Amino acid sequence: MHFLLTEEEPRYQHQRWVPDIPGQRQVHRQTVRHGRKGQETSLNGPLGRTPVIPEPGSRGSEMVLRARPGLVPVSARPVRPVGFGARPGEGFEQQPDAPLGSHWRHGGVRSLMPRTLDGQITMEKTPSYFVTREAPGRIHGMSPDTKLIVVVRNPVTRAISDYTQTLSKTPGLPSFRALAFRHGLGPVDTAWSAVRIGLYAQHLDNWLRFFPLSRFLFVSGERLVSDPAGELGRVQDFLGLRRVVTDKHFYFNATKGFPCLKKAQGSGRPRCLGKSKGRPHPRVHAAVVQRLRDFYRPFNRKFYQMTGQDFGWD
Ligand SMILES: Nc1ncnc2c1ncn2[C@@H]1O[C@H](COP(=O)(O)OS(=O)(=O)O)[C@@H](OP(=O)(O)O)[C@H]1O
Repeated sequence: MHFLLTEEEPRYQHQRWVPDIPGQRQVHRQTVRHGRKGQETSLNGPLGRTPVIPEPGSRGSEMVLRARPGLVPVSARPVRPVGFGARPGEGFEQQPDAPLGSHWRHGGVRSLMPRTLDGQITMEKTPSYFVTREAPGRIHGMSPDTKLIVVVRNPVTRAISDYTQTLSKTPGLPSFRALAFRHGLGPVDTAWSAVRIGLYAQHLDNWLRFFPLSRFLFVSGERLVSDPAGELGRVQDFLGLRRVVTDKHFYFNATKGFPCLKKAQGSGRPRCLGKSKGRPHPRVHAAVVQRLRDFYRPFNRKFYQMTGQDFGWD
């Protein structure tokens, strides 16, 4: 699942910009939509609109968004804005009283956003925001106009994907089954983050205390793979962008088993996500999968009701 946050009319003051990368400015000029062509925002001037993505499962959407001119991923910067989701604990999820949290007290997180031209969109995606209790209030405090994009996939597949990622970094990790259940095949262990993150309805509840549903777009992680152009069409509409990215931009890479970009923005070369994205999952016993499916069903249904979308996981 991913999460993307967009600011429509930022009212930033006292900006502290990060430097441009060579060649970036030309890209910027091509991508200005609303502002005067080539006009750069001044220190106290308006900023481009700013989206952020939190999620569990975000690279897929990031790649797709990279195809779209006018979106400036924060990670494209040579200096990642410290404190804006650069590393766990540095963004909206950080405790205000933590040593690195001083930017919250001084209203500095907004000053850490990258330099953007008038009318441009800067995106930020940090998986943990969606599941962090404090994040909605803080993001709302920064800008109540923020647009939020959440990419969700079947929580069972998501949990196995999460486990696969941890396993790749932690040899000797206990089995998926041992982590997902207490006492053998006892109750599902909701304290395990791979399980807890998939309780989308609960996390969304927390966000709806601060943002109305109309500020959200929910993207299906499954359709992002089966029909990337279709899902990205919805994203472009949601952001008020002309539909520039279409199915002409993608091809299905049979070796990878996933869609890839025919031409990545900036390089003009085909681009797939890295090796760690879309890699095989370890085999998980069918009974374990079924137990988890049963566990998530009521939460999924609640999520479908809350969002008005049936993601077809059950
Ligand atoms: N086009 C394309 N190519 C490759 N992978 C794709 C694509 N679209 C979506 N996905 C799915 O994205 C999953 C990886 O996302 P992550 O959440 O792990 O990314 S992130 O590290 O949090 O940014 C990754 O999960 P795994 O299959 O478990 O690796 C993919 O299923």
